[in-house]
Amino acid sequence: MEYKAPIGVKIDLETGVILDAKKLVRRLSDLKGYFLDEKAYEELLKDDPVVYEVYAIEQEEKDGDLNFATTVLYPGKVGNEFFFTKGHYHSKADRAEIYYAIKGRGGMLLQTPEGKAEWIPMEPGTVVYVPPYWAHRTVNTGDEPFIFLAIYPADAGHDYGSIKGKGFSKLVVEADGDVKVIDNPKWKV
Ligand SMILES: O=P(O)(O)OC[C@H]1O[C@H](O)[C@H](O)[C@@H](O)[C@@H]1O
Ligand SMILES: [Fe+2]
Repeated sequence: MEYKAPIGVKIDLETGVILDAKKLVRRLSDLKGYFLDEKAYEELLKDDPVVYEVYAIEQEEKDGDLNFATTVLYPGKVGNEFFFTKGHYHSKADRAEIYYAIKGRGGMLLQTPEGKAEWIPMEPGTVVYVPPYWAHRTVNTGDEPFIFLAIYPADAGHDYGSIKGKGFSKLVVEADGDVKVIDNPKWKV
């Protein structure tokens, strides 16, 4: 039997950076079609800001193994909609996931394939369990980077397809200085 070597790494709790991790950067231009207000999107695209960065320690896609990643989700809005991650189902849809919030303020939008949505606010210390079959997207509702750790099965995979096309049934927006979760007028099952 060949045993893999254990790993111990440090998360910089101020910046979310994991040294030697695989870094992924998503800019606004990578999120075309994701936000409701297309005019506000085109306007902000002139600067093409970084929306989030992921630092991932990933294994081969094998049953029984685990990946983990930090995400640094920057503050910002497109129109009145807060910056978010793309959101995905797992390719192996029955795979669950755990999130742990480290810094900043935000939350997670979750959704079943039938469009039943849940909003879970997150602040440093909040743990979120993402059950099998639920799509999940994180949202930064604050004014500083929202940083969190996620731990997920190595064979879970990302299924962006249906979220990319249809979005979530709910939007997380700023209204009268508050965070509101409202129906997505473009949503259809
Ligand atoms: O893949 P997205 O929906 O854009 O979310 C960004 C990332 O967030 C977390 O770090 C998850 O653990 C990653 O699996 C995911 O890739
Ligand atoms: Fe996931």
